[in-house]
Amino acid sequence: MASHRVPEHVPPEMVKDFSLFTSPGMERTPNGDPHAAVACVHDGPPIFYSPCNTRDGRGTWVITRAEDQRRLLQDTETFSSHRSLFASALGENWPLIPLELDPPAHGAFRSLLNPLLSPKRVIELEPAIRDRAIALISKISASSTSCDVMKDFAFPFAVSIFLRLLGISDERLDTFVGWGKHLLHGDGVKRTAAARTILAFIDELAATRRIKPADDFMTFVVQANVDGRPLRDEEIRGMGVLLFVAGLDTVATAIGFDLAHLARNPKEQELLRSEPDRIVLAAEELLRAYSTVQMIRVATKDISFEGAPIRKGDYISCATMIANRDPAEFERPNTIDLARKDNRHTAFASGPHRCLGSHLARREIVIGLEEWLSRIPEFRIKEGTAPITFGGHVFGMENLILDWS
Ligand code: HEM
Repeated sequence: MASHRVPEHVPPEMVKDFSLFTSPGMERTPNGDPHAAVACVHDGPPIFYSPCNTRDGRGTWVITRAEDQRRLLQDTETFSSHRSLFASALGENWPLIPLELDPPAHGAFRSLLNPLLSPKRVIELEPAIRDRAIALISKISASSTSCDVMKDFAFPFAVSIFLRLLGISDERLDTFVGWGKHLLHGDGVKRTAAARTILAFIDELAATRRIKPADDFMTFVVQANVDGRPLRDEEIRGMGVLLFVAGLDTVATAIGFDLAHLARNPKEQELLRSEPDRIVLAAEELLRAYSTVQMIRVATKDISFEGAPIRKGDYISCATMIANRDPAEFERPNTIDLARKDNRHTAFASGPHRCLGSHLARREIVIGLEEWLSRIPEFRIKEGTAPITFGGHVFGMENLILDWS
């Protein structure tokens, strides 16, 4: 539980007062820029110890260089991904699948799921994604010259696509957004309650699909075999819950940060509007500059990494928002250059757990930006309002009121 005590094996000179949860700029901040706030770590060593760097106040080692993060994420024997991120909120210990399985077990499940979110599958989904974007934006533009992008576009857009994958109708969209917010950003009590609700929902959906199959993710999972046997209930839960958590707010948040950037940079906004072919490349730069996910690994043995005495059981943070602003990896990392070439960012991670939904996420972001820019004239942040940003395991934006009157 919450203890900011530095373990005895950590040399005091390796401790740094930095946290993705509590450092300046990481709390809920009007007009905040949590991505700029991480830049300070690049003035320091390649690894340091942060005494309070998880939601429940645990300390982690922090890897600051992109190259070291890549090396560490490949070494799954030494740095395990099993940390019961979700189950721990219930006092339980089962893995999200495939995220919290290490190779070789990881491979069997990953191969099973790959076709469901492959580039080919995403091409098939594209017309539905575009229709959804157009419907939401047309409704906004027909009724107003201002809206809260997060509430009126980014969340309903991303969540409805992912509900479609799971095989759930849009009617309960608001309920799902609420569960996700409590789970990812709520306090302990709300988090546990949301975890229980989501679990009960996934169990019920799996039971329904066993009796009444449909053309959706849950039906696929309850009918699937791995290593020649059907999936166990716990494995079905692990997959259903992961898809729920992974797809719920990552895409919406990316769209929010992207439109906030364009609202503050009218020339870039106009360039992308008049030359939409630039959007694919621009979206990659925005993914780099506004990366949102912190990955955590657990040491399986004592090891020295870049001079740090890591002990078995220690947590290690590989934050994409840190790697993607590393000056050793990117020229002028804090300049957002929408035409940046050779952009080897790791917003979707690297190594075996590289994001399974990255093809879908990329298409959603690009289509969302294309349709927004072609339907909404020059927009800015509405006077007298301020987007509220926050740090944490997944960086986020609470509101974004745009105005084009
Ligand atoms: C902009 C949007 C997204 C970002 C930035 C993102 C980022 C990431 C990152 C950094 C990881 C690695 C986590 C770790 O190793 O600890 C990951 C894994 C994963 N993501 Fe995403 N993600 C996004 C959207 C999605 C979507 C839309 C889906 C599904 C529909 C998805 C499904 C997954 C799954 C299943 C994994 C686990 C893969 C494995 O363990 O093999 N993600 N994502």
